[in-house]
Amino acid sequence: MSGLVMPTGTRSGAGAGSGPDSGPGGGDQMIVAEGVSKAFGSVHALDSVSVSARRGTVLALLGHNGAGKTTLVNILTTSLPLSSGRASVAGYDVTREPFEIRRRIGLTGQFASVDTQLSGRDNLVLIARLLGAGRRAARSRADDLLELFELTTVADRRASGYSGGLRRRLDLAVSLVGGPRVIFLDEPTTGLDPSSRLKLWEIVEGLVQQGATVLLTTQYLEEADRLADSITVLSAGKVVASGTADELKATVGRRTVTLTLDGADAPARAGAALRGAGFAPVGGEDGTRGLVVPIDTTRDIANVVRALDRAGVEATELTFGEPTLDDVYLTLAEQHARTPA
Ligand SMILES: Nc1ncnc2c1ncn2[C@@H]1O[C@H](COP(=O)(O)OP(=O)(O)OP(=O)(O)O)[C@@H](O)[C@H]1O
Repeated sequence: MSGLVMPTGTRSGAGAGSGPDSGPGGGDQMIVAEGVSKAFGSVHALDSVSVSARRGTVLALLGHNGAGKTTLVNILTTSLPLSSGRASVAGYDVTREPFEIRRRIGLTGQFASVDTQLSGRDNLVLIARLLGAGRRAARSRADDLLELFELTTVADRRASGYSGGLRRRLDLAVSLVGGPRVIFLDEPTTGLDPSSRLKLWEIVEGLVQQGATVLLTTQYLEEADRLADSITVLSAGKVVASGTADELKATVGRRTVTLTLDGADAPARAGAALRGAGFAPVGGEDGTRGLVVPIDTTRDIANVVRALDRAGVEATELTFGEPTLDDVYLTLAEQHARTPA
């Protein structure tokens, strides 16, 4: 969605426009958690978790069910007290200044918060009125958001008749009525079809271009890869990795060259030649004609080709593969499962 414009606050002195937007000494950090722990009885939902996000960036929290993502979102959005550690949003402390935070954030949870008995338009007008906008200003705000989220054609239909994708869009629009600078999206695209997911990603990208800071929780690696400036991987309440998508891939995943070979004895000859050149090719057993060669740098591609050439083996196909976040995730999950608590 191009040309997406961040709505401004509905109340004078409230919403995104006022306040420090970053804490004393907080610089550009809009979201900070330092050593945050949360226990529910004997369940340690979060164990000394630290994350941060600068203004105008997207931080993705990645993790399986039960990893602690929603708990951290609930603490940062002040609906749940932390057990220990400290956290701030837009420069305000979650424990001491929850009301300042609530005026400055938007939250879209896993369960849509729209009133399905009302139309999309009436949902938006209602929230704007609750935030203090006059009747005309509320209608105008609703119109703007309906247009921005491409909901105009369904605006006067009851939300109960909306598809999942439309409802998520309305939910996000509702959370933006007050013009928040920090937006929390808890698994925003879970259960959506690919085109609805893409549409939502475009909306988020538009918001960030306008200066919003977004914390996104997701189980989809592709989503984190596409949207996030930095990614924190949570597993069983602990941070198991953090960095940019590229950094995470470089830490864990390996690049590969995949070869399809011509001739019955080619895999064995190629395998021997590659091992002689210091590589550790995988495959080629049981008569299969494909070999996967892990490599470290793109320069190694030439070394693989030279080794094949020396062995007189021809590859009918050669493809280069970068590690994906899936590789990272699987490796981390494996490592974590092996590490005793
Ligand atoms: N109110 C609660 N009472 C007791 N245990 C809870 C409560 N809320 C969360 N938990 C537990 O804390 C852990 C983390 O849950 P959380 O919902 O934060 O995970 P999540 O990563 O968001 O998972 P999901 O993707 O399923 O929402 C889980 O073991 C969960 O059962």
